[in-house]
Amino acid sequence: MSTLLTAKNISKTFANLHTVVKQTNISIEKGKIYVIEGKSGSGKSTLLSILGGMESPTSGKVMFKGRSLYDSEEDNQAKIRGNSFGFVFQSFHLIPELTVKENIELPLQFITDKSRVWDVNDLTKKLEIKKLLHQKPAYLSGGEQQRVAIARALITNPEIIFADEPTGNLDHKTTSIIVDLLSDLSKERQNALVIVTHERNLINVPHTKYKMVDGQLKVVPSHV
Ligand SMILES: Nc1ncnc2c1ncn2[C@@H]1O[C@H](COP(=O)(O)OP(=O)(O)OP(=O)(O)O)[C@@H](O)[C@H]1O
Repeated sequence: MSTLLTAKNISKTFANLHTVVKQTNISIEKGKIYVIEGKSGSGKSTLLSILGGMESPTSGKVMFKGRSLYDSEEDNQAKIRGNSFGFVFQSFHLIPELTVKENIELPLQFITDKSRVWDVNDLTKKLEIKKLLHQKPAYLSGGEQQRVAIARALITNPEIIFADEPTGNLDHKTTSIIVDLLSDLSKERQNALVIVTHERNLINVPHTKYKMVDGQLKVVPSHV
């Protein structure tokens, strides 16, 4: 067992004094899958942003491989994000002016260790989007755009992939294809995967399940 990231007693209170994440603890282990379910507004995205180095907590600590994520220089934080984290969002966040290949390869400019990266041809073959490499995102279906976003998140072979409602804009069938691809590919490279979703029973492979209830994270016993 190898712990990558630990959050200890993290809370987040916004300027309007609304406490959205309350005294939360979670550990992310190499190669494991975590699903955080919860109603809209329960604080899931805020928690994911804190774990992913994008939003500092009001109190508590986030440690990545023994180093504090938020006490380090902004530069180091960006380096950790670029080298070790990958992100998938509900609305894909692809750049319309760039081709599929250029979108996928964007994160490569932010990494210092290029020895671990996926080969773009190999990765896009696995995701069945290789024939789309020279297209612009606007010509792709929602499911295809999300495969491109997954390729962009995986290309650096990050140690942790954070996915915020990755299937929120997709139909039921496409959702299960996308979730299977995400979990199969992370398993292949032993990446940890943290998925936030409002959908119940999103995933059929072994995982640790949490439920976010009004800013508090509760473990849900899972038999999958
Ligand atoms: N920057 C901010 N300033 C003030 N309040 C915020 C800010 N960001 C989020 N919130 C509030 O925090 C609460 C939790 O938001 P969050 O997006 O984390 O929930 P969520 O569970 O991910 O919801 P959804 O599933 O709808 O995305 C909401 O009430 C939201 O309005």
